[in-house]
Amino acid sequence: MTEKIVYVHFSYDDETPTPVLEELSKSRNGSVFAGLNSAGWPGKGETRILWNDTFSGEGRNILIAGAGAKNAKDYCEIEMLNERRENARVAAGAAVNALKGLKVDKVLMELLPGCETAQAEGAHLAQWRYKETELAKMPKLIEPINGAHDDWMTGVRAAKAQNFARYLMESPANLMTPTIFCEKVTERLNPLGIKCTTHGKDFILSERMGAFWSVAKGSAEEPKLLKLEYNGPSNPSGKTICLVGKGVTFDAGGISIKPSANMDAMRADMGGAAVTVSTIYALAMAKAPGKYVALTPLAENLPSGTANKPGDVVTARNGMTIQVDNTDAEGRLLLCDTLCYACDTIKPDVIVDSATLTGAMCVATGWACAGCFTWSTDLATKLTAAGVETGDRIWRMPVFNSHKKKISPAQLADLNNTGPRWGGACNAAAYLRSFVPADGPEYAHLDIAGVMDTCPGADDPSYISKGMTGRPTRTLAEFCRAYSSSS
Ligand SMILES: N[C@@H](CS)C(=O)NCC(=O)O
Ligand SMILES: [Mg+2]
Ligand SMILES: [Zn+2]
Ligand SMILES: [Zn+2]
Repeated sequence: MTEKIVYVHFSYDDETPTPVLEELSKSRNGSVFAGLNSAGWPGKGETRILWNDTFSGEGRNILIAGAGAKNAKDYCEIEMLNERRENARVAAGAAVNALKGLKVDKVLMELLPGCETAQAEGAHLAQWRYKETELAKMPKLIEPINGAHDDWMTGVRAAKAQNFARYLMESPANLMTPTIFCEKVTERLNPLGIKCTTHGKDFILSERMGAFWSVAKGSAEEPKLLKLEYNGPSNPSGKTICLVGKGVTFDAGGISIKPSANMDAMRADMGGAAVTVSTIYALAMAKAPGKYVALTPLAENLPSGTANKPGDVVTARNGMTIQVDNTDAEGRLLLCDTLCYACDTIKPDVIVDSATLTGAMCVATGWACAGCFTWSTDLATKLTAAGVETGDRIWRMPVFNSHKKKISPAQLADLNNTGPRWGGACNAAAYLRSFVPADGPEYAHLDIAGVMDTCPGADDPSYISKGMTGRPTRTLAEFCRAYSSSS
């Protein structure tokens, strides 16, 4: 059985070919353009396939994907991203998706100069599917048309890391419990030399993580605290970066139970943990510089006889008391203890947490970007810049003292775990900020609730198929790489 190969090339909105496509068509007596002219040249993200384009007997399957404007910018001010590279992700992803179900063994893709990494990301993010039966319908292999390319492999690794996060998030909560999460992550990361340590209930209690435990005790599933340590081959910055990720493997809301509609999506309420471990995975695969510690508190948030009750008061590791008025604001209870633990025991220079924290963040920016809450303009600038590069954007949000006042002091305790609906994401960020000393590490909180899953009925972005996204893994990895590379 001969291998079914498809050659992927690109054209632009002005119906002009890339130089490689131009050469190809000339070498085939113009047959390609003849095909395109009759089919119509593809717009951005569209594709045209010329099956068995025959010339001098040698039939070739040729797919042409639209790469948007030929003069796309390296920085589009409106979209706040590298448009040329994002167009390349979209076009490469569209080419792969167009071949679903066509039993293609190999895709050989023309590389667009300066966009090789982006093309590999778009193609391999588009290729991934959670279900084996769906994955089997996708092209088996996607490679550069002229052989190996370093920047292409950079994109392949980045997509592989994000796809691992997608796998962790998409998995049903009964098959991705705190225990299983630790097992799967250790199995995948340990072979890369990443030190993986799993702590259980006894550790959580002995470390006085009373807020974390107050959530976890409502479930029969044992909570875990997973710690990852990765040291790159060098560390020009001399800094230690600690990444923290919210790992609620199922969030039913607890006694303050969520509405039943779409509650299944809360299997991905460990998206912060997934993105965090996948960022370490990406850095290790790339042998990136830097010194990193990652911490992911993992638990289920369920209603039960042992669950938090609205109004309960719990004590965090640093002695602060918290009135749990809303048991569905549980992520901040896991995170506050973990932030204290990081500051006390790791003493990092920088902490970045990722959490599917609030519905208010989803309302604020939708699926477009993650929200960054920080007092450090330098961190905000670097995180935003990373999003411009990867196309998975981050937008700075306010976390002012006025937000802190909305949740502190509480009637019965130092802090309330919830405040008014208005500014909910900012109030949550102000809560977390209270657990990182002002003179301590530079700290940024990323609320990724809005980018946890794909937008129903839309392809935004088009190279990620319906389901959990693993966003913003590539951005967090790019931030870490850039931060640690500069002295
Ligand atoms: N799991 C998060 C995002 S859905 C959550 O339950 N947040 C509580 C809230 O009030 O937004
Ligand atoms: Mg899960
Ligand atoms: Zn919740
Ligand atoms: Zn939650």
